[in-house]
Amino acid sequence: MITVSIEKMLNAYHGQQVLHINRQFASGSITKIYGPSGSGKTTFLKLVAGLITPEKGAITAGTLTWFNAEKKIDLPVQKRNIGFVFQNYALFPNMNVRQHLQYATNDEQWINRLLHLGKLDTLYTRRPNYLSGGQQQRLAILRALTTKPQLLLMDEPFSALDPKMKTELIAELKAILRELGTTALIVSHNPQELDGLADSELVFEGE
Ligand SMILES: Nc1ncnc2c1ncn2[C@@H]1O[C@H](COP(=O)(O)OP(=O)(O)OP(=O)(O)O)[C@@H](O)[C@H]1O
Repeated sequence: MITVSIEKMLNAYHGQQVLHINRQFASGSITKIYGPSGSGKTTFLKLVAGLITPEKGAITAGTLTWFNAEKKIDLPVQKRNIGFVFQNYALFPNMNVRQHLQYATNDEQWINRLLHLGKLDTLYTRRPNYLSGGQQQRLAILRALTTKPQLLLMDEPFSALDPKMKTELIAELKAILRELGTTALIVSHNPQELDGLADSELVFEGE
């Protein structure tokens, strides 16, 4: 169970706005997150990851405290056992596909399975510049899974994929997340695209 009870002041265009989140995410659950642009979805993922610090509250993962404002606990992102798929993919320009995955694990069998999942098995020597937008996006998803994370945070992870690729990837991703027992939070502009994947939702309200 991941428990998030936090407050963060957002620097919104029309002055300040407070983001309040009080929510529990069951282990292995997949939650879709949607709401208007600027409502704080990306910021929420970064708060949970430890890339932005909340002003108040606490975040716990099972019995482990990731963040507690009063107790001044703030585990760095590397200690939170998370995978993150950023909107801009954040790939390494000098690394090829396989090296992206080897960077985080030396389990070659797992790497091969991931390459198969993302249909990148034949492209493993390519660097990001020689991959299409959809291939880059698939690589970002595979990289986030290399450490078999307890929590997977994904920001618009399927936006560059064609409908067929999206449907296939979602089906295989669901099986892998279940196998790993990974909890996932997925931001999407189009909540319908997560039908069949997500089992709960978190809706952000606009200003
Ligand atoms: N580190 C930060 N501290 C305070 N406010 C921030 C920080 N980062 C972003 N914000 C503010 O949070 C607000 C929400 O931005 P955010 O990117 O989270 O929205 P979003 O819901 O993901 O939007 P979109 O759907 O367009 O990606 C913006 O007004 C932004 O200025």
